[in-house]
Amino acid sequence: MADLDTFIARLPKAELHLHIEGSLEPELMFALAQRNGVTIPFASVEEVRAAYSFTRLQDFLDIYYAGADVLRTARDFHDLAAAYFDRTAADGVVHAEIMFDPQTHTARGVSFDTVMEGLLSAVAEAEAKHGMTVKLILCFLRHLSEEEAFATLEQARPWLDRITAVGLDSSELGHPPEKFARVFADARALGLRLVAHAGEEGPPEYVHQALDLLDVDRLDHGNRSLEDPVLTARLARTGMTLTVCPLSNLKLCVVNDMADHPIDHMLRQGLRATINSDDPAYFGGYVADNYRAAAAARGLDRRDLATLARNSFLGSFLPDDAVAAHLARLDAFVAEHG
Ligand SMILES: Nc1ncnc2[nH]cnc12
Ligand SMILES: [Zn+2]
Repeated sequence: MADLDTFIARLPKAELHLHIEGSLEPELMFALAQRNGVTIPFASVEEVRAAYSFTRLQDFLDIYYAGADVLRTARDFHDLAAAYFDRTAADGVVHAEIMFDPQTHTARGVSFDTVMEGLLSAVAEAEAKHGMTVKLILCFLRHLSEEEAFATLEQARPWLDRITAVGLDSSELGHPPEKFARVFADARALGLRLVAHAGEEGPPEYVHQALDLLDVDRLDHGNRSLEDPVLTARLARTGMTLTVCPLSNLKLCVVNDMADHPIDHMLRQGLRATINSDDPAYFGGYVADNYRAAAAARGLDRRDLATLARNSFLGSFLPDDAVAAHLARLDAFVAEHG
């Protein structure tokens, strides 16, 4: 396999940082708006894409929450997730751990159960059609209150056997992890795994809090950890997985240029970094596009790319035997094509 693009597309990998609402392509946004009789503030698909120019996280979040308004029925959530699974299977994704934001929907009168029914029917279909495995991560919106997060965890109770983890997303600055320490402790007591966005825009102190006060199993983004050498050494020593999202980082100005992206430094410092797409419909690419962009800008070779894929399985919430089976298949792929 001479061609690096094909190597990347076929490299078996897991995606660990994907917001399903962020996979809403403008074409589907228009189709769902029409199906549900919802008015959206855009006249055309081109106009939607032209609006995707952000200077910081909040610019994006405003548009992302507005776009999610077209999602009303279980069928809508099914169609959204099915489109993502089809697209990502073509990128070599054999396991996906996808996040969803129930509060974005319950605030509009769409029930928690509607969201779950739609997502789970698409998961069952993808597992049968693509042979992939999928886990769900319920994210709390950090700009909302602790009380609202507790209420959301309560709504999740009937579905806990289908939810693997809770996460923390939305506007990071001004909403430190400590705000959710008690709800995360309750989630842990319910048997859920824990992840949190930290160090995307927020300072290294927020990463410390995610580790010390939330006791997360995995860090989403984590880029700004690199500003703190002691923290970086701790993340490396403890084998903490970082779900890094290069195209997102570029679009949201976490880095000014892909040439400045720290993905290779992360690997060289022994961090268990992974590559993910975050919100692919908004940031210009799915997971393989993210591998390609990082490889081109930072000179990653096949070994580095295989390490990133390896880290994606090691950092997943799959049981040990399933991780071992994925690593064996990855090793066989690299032995043949590396
Ligand atoms: N990159 C991101 N950071 C915080 N919240 C998000 N919600 C969706 N994408 C997000
Ligand atoms: Zn994210």
